[in-house]
Amino acid sequence: MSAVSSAFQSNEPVNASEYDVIVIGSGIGGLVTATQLASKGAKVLVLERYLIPGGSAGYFEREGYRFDVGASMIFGFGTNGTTNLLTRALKAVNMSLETIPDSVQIHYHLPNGLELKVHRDYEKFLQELTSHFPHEQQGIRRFYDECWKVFNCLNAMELLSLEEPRYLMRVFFQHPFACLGLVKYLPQNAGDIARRYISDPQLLKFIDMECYCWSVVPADRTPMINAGMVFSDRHYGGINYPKGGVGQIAGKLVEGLVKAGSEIQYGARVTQIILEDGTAVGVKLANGKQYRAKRIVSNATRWDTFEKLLPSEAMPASEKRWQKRYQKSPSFLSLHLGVNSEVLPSGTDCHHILLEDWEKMEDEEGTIFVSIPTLLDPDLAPPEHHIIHTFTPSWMEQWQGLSPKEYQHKKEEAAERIIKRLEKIFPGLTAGLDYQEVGTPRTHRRFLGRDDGTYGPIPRGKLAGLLGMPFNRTAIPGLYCVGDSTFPGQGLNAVAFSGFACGHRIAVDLGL
Ligand SMILES: NC(=O)c1ccc[n+]([C@@H]2O[C@H](COP(=O)([O-])OP(=O)(O)OC[C@H]3O[C@@H](n4cnc5c(N)ncnc54)[C@H](O)[C@@H]3O)[C@@H](O)[C@H]2O)c1
Ligand SMILES: CC(C)=CCC/C(C)=C/C=C/C(C)=C/C=C/C(C)=C/C=C/C=C(C)/C=C/C=C(C)/C=C/C=C(\C)CCC=C(C)C
Repeated sequence: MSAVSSAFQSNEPVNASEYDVIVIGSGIGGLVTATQLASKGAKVLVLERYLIPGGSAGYFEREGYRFDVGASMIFGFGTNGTTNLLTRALKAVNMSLETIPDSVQIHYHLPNGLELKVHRDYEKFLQELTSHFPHEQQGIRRFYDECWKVFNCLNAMELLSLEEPRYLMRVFFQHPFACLGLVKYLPQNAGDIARRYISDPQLLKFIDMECYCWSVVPADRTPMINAGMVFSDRHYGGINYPKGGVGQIAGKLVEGLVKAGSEIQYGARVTQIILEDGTAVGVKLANGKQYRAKRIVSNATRWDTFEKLLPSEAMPASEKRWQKRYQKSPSFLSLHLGVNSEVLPSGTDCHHILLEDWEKMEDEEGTIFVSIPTLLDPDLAPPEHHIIHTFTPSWMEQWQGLSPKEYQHKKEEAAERIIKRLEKIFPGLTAGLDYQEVGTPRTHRRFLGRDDGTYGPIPRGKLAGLLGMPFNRTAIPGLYCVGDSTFPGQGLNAVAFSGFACGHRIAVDLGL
């Protein structure tokens, strides 16, 4: 056995496990897994390297502002159906959150003066889009209606682990047509379906942007199942912002976890997953402490899990194959701004997308995303002030090898470029600035522990929809993954699904 691999072996005697399950990381994926299991009576230990829970759905406070770290456009807080997974995850541990409905999902500011809003009201949205492309009236309706078909299949059934044959049999008998519908859509991408109905190149570019702004890839590489969820749920459950900020979601899940008798530790950075005879049996922390459990779950990205927490020889062939099909998406350059309220004209919407040239949609600093949560919850900023959180794709390579002074300077230059472009939507932004904090891919890597600060995995080329995304079990016995590097990918509601599925599979494996 090599020196590397022996470092990952435990020297401790084989004791009975202290915990049923250890979850590495308290992102929403990790917390939903933990709370699902705790609610079924499992004793769970969540180990979080940072000081608060939530990961990308965390927050930080500066000078009277409470900024969301990342996630801000929140799906999954609906009241009906089965796809309201955040509502359901909280309810499982007797928790709930007050949320504020957003009447517009996105206000787009696109090339050639294409200005339009995605209203919560489906018909109003279709009307507004059709007014820009009247010759595509039928195609527009047929494409978005097909998204509803996917959503209606999902929203009819209990959403649990697709790796659990008895559940699959049960949902198949309860909802045979919905299951067959999903089987049909699983290998498809949204772009193929859009092109079936739509031919106008500008409109197809708009559909690309509709996908890109949450999947970070154009429609041809965006799984149809995910497009069906996003393009329909925004009109069904809607986009709803948690009162008190996004950080409340993780806060409440932790409260429920602890009330259910399980534990979370902060400042607890896992450096190794301990293997015995090739099975994951525990973890080792940076402070040298070791914990053992019957099952180990990693909420870190697959790159972090298999390249940093395990010895390189333990990398399963299936992971190597997965890395050939998927790559890390770019990270983001994020500006957390505090502004005087005069900067925002009355009637300003909460979320905006700005792009001036279609050719630059996928480029570094191409598309600009804007979120103004204080329009929904004014208490997140001092009186007469607002938060503008704006971000744009950025790669780690741009930010490495710089002296502290160069790094600072580069951040300031980048912030100036973004703010100048935003002046188009918010004239007076520069003059109205009260606070500014700039995050780079390095910031995301440091605070979220995500390799290269990545937003998550994206297909290297065109793949068969969602079929290539791994479920929660891994090739290493005892080790599961959860979060955005598992089926169905990025997004809080998506990682909440992965948490439900992971919790379910482990509960069955443990006989709970
Ligand atoms: N809706 C939006 O507006 C929006 C915006 C940005 C991101 N998001 C999404 O939010 C989702 C976040 O979900 P997630 O659950 O996959 O992950 P996450 O990255 O949010 O959470 C992972 C957690 O694990 C912790 N961690 C990592 N390595 C560790 C280690 N070795 N030891 C201990 N702790 C460790 C991190 O500190 C972090 O808290 C992503 O899908 C992202 O795409 C959404
Ligand atoms: C039995 C038989 C035969 C069969 C079976 C079949 C089946 C059952 C199948 C199933 C399937 C399933 C369940 C699936 C599921 C799925 C899901 C849940 C999905 C989900 C998804 C979600 C998503 C994707 C979401 C996303 C979101 C996002 C990402 C967001 C983002 C946002 C952002 C970034 C922001 C931006 C903007 C501004 C700021 C402006």
